[in-house]
Amino acid sequence: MRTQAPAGSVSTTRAAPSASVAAPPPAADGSAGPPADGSGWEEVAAETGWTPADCLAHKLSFGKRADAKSKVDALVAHVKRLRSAGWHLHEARDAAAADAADAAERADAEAALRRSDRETSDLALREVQRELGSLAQAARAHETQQAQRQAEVERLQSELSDARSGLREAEEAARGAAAEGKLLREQVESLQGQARSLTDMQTQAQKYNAQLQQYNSKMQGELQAANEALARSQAEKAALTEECAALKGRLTALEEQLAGLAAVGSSAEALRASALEDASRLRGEVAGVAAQRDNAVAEAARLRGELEAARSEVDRFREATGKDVGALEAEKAARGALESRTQAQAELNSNLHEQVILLREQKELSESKLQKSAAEVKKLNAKVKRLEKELVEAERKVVEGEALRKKLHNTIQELKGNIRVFCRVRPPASGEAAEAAPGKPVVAFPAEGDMAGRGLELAQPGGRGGKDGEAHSFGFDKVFAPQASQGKVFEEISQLVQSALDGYKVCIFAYGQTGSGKTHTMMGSPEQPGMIPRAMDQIFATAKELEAQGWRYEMKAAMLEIYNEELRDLLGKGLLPAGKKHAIQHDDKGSTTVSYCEHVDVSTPEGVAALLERAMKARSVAATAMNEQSSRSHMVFMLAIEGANATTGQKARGLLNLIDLAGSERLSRSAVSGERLKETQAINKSLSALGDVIAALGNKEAHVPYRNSKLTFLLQSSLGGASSKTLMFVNVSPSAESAPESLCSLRFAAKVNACEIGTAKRQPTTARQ
Ligand SMILES: Nc1ncnc2c1ncn2[C@@H]1O[C@H](COP(=O)(O)OP(=O)(O)OP(=O)(O)O)[C@@H](O)[C@H]1O
Repeated sequence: MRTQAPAGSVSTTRAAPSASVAAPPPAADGSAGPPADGSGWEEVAAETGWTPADCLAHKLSFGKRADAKSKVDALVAHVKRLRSAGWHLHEARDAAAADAADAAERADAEAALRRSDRETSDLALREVQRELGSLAQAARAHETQQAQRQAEVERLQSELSDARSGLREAEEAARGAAAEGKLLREQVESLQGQARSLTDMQTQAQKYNAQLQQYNSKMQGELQAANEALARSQAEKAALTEECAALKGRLTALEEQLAGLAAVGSSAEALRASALEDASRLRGEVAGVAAQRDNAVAEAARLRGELEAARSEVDRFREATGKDVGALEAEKAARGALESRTQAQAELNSNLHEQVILLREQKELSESKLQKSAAEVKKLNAKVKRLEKELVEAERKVVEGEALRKKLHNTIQELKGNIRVFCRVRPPASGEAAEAAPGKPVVAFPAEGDMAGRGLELAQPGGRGGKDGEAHSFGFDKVFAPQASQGKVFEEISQLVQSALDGYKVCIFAYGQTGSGKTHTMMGSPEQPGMIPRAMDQIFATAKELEAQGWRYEMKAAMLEIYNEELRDLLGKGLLPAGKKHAIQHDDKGSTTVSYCEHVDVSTPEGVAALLERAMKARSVAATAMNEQSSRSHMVFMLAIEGANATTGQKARGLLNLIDLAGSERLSRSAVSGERLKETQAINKSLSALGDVIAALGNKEAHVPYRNSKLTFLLQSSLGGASSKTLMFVNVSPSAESAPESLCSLRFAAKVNACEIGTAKRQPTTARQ
């Protein structure tokens, strides 16, 4: 079936058998049936090569010399031919009538069948809606559950990170304590070494001291004995010297007495004899005294010798010790100093001992702290392990939840159908008339009932080809009234956008006449961003969220414009060689490439925004009679998404195509000529081809005419493929002036909406083999 381009309403009329076609006149022989002489039309046609029309148009003419018979013969032959033609037409009419009756019957039967199909599909639809409701409920419950799980994961993660930082702190404290302990141990060891060497030194000093004291006391004893012996010898010497002097005085006195006596004479002889006796006695006494004196001298000499010996002993001792008394004093002083040093050393020792004890205590404290920290670390390690286990479990649950979410999400999407049509009506521009008749808006929306939010009524203003205020009703998957914000509209397509991350090929088109709001819907403005920037924000945000579950995405963007059936790369930096054109190629795996087309790696919404800005600048904008800013080309934004999950080994390859189609106005309205005429024809051809492709897919035709336009050929793998999903926005202007165009747009969209293209199936691949 070929679908016509939207060019007004298409009415099909079934030809009823005409009752006014009369039977041919009776034959010359009066019979009412066809000629019995075998001159049926086939023979006449074989003979003359005429059609019945030729026969009816044939005029008889006779030559001037023709006789009556030949005229009669010619007349009879003509009448026969006319009769044959008459019967032939009669039979043809009967056959046509019979065919028409059959067709009517078949149509009735088909209508009955369709009615019953419709009822069945209504039932199925209700069932699906019920199922959808319960799935949506399940999805909501699941989303709540998942949010709880996510919160739990976040709580666990924060607990884990707390525990980790606690662990890190404890480890650091433990490391600090261990280092401190080590330092203290080293200090203790060095102090203990010092203490040991000091103790050794002290012991040696004490020993030496004791030896010195011993030697000192011995020397002092010896010195005292020598001093006493010396004093005794000196006293004896003094006594002897005194006795000697007394004896000398007596001797002198005696010698004086003797001399006196000698002088006194003979008588004195006796006296002399007695004196001699006395003298010899005295001499004996003197000899005794001399002997005594000699003894005393000998004794003195002996004592002197002893003294000398004692002195030499002292000298020897001095030599032996190198010390004299002064030295001994010095030694004593040194000993005192040594003692005080020993004392100080002992004090230092005891201080050190105290320090050692303190350090030991500190060491014990550090060790107990270390032990406590180790126990704490052990506990924290156990907690970390438990939390890690819980985290792994929670992450597993999240991954499972995500898989379930995807399944539910895509089931819902599949149930909703893989081609959907949303209608969006823009607000009237200032000064724009939006009433079909007084008090009757051109576009009205049913506020309640089945069609609320899904239906729209378009009223044609009078004098524009329709009856005054004649209304046409349409129903779509969703209808957005003028007040619907960009955010509200995006809410409805966000799940479809999400599918691209899940590995689907998604196409979102904006269709409508020039100025109906396509670019506003797709691109929007910085204040009111449209579907493309919002889709990018969502894709990047979701890709980031999915990183936690092991997904890593790579995205490449391309932007193309199709103008007059020629491709232009809006991001191209002059890659296209002169004289060459961009060529579209599809491979067996469903990948599409465009030669010399730039694909830019994107990783942030800001990066995409910069690309969009670059592309918009490059986009061809040509003025038409209707809108000076009217874009006369299709703009195709393509985002190729490749995702891989290192945890589960899954891979997903999605493609998001966002297309701002060129305006769909009719030739008569845009009043164009020349270059503009060519543009309009190209636009209409490609839009018509898009409708044809969707219709062929909907009718499951063996041949889908993708090649009829660059647009459909470019999007071939994303339209109607096993893993594709399509959404079409039909943008409508509310103006009275645009009402006929709006009707065309809505009829085209209604036709698209009637198509159901299979069931999209994602084709995730498993990478691990
Ligand atoms: N939903 C809306 N809300 C507010 N303003 C809108 C809306 N839709 C469209 N407009 C405004 O209407 C005007 C025409 O819209 P837009 O340029 O998007 O139309 P278009 O269909 O893309 O036209 P063209 O085919 O010429 O590109 C613009 O000024 C736009 O800002």
